[in-house]
Amino acid sequence: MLDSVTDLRALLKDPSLLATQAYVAGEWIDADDGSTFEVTNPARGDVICTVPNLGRAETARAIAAAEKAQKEWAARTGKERAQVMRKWFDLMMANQDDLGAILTAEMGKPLAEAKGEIAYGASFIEWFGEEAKRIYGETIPGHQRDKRITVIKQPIGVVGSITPWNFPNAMITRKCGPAIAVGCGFVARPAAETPLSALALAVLGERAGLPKGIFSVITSQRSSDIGKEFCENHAVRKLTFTGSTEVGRILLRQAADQVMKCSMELGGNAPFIVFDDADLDAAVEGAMMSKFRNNGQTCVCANRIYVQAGVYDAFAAKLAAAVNKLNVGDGLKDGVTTGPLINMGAVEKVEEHISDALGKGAQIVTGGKRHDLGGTFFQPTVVANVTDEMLVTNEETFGPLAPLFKFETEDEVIAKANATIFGLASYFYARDIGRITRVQEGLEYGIVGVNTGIISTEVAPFGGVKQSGLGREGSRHGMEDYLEMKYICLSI
Ligand SMILES: NC(=O)C1=CN([C@@H]2O[C@H](COP(=O)(O)OP(=O)(O)OC[C@H]3O[C@@H](n4cnc5c(N)ncnc54)[C@H](OP(=O)(O)O)[C@@H]3O)[C@@H](O)[C@H]2O)C=CC1
Ligand SMILES: O=C(O)[C@H](O)CS(=O)(=O)O
Repeated sequence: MLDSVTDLRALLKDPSLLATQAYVAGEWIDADDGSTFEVTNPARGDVICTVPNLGRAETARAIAAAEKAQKEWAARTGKERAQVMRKWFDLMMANQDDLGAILTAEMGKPLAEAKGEIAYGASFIEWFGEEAKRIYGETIPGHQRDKRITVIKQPIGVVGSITPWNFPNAMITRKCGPAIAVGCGFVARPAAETPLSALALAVLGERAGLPKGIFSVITSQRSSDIGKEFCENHAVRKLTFTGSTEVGRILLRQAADQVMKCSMELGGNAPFIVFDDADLDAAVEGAMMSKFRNNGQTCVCANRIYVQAGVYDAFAAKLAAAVNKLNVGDGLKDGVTTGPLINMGAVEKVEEHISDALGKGAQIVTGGKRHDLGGTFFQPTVVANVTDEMLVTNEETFGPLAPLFKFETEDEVIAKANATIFGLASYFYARDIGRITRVQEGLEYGIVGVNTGIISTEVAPFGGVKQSGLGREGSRHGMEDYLEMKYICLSI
């Protein structure tokens, strides 16, 4: 077995960024019971390192420290908090290469994508640090001559955060950015597959001057226990979650006992629609970006590709040609565009969707099998003649499978695109302005990409409707989820 801790540390300019202890109340700790769990490299299948396997007691200490530290942190001016967050942003960008290497090692995405995620993740720290200075209230004309009405906004308090493995840096900063900017205390529990990126964030947050307790990282395989501590501990005022709709439901049920405020960024089932008046080359480029980014492991990946009959064959041929240029391999190797899937369960889900489709009449255009590299590597795949009866129509594949559906009319495809419990991202390519207007208004999604396959940015409100979530992350709207509004009625 490769000693990939040494390998990985040898890659880093600053090996101290590869932390292997949990970060609680400003201290680097082991689990109370001394237990640990392995962090593996999905490209190599070997163990990078072990980290502590914390439980509810350690989580409760992190929450108590956050509650204590939050009061002084909130009493600082927005500018003072902004200055610390700016240092955190600057340190993330100065260490982008190392943070990218750590992210690729634990999650698998190619290094270029990992470095891109670091810049994307850092942008939330930068953006919300700036917004810290703009937490405005309002005055309202009194309803009686002797009444003066003001509205102020105050930090909600202690925030519990649970995030997935597919964006192990940016999904945390998209939450801790606004929370810490407004003056909250933040306890992060990253996915067990990818704790190292979160720990590296803590190393840099400590260097930037975040007060002890404001940002803690709970490394643990006991995800259910940590979630229950967040939901049952009366000091926690807010739960923010990114992950599957299935787990989101569990957490919402648990949070209901305290009527806890929740932000939920859940599953997707994105339609990607190509009309016959589309720029086909642009549509292929957009489909490649939307479908194969992070090897299809994002909640906003195109999950169903609808192509109007008149351009179906041409689009399918062009897409297959582009897919065949993808370079599958270890993300730490130069030139690799497509890494491994996160685990064997992900491989089996892609295989299930492909075999189900083929069994119901679909055809392979390219790919369709596990990659010769073995492990969790999979051939980027295009399948044609996909119909509504197939699993991929209603389930998120979360892998490198591009299923092509044929449609005839605008009304038909909008109805099909909306026929799902999900409503996160959607995309379409067209050039007629009347069609663009009708379709962008007709799609029941929180996000619509028009003639683009990439919609992710810190300046826009990211989030879903229906069972894709509650609330928005990013943009000035992202602050509201971490603020409480207070109405003050003064009688003079
Ligand atoms: N809307 C969005 O922005 C995003 C949505 N997703 C969705 O998430 C799914 C893929 O990510 P995946 O990680 O598999 O999703 P999961 O929902 O399985 O896991 C997400 C996080 O929740 C934790 N978790 C799992 N069960 C519980 C529980 N009972 N209580 C508390 N925490 C729990 C996991 O921990 P552990 O795994 O360590 O047990 C992980 O940290 C897809 O459906 C995808 O669409 C993913 C990313 C972004
Ligand atoms: O986890 C995800 O899939 C992200 O939310 C997608 S994005 O914000 O990076 O586009």
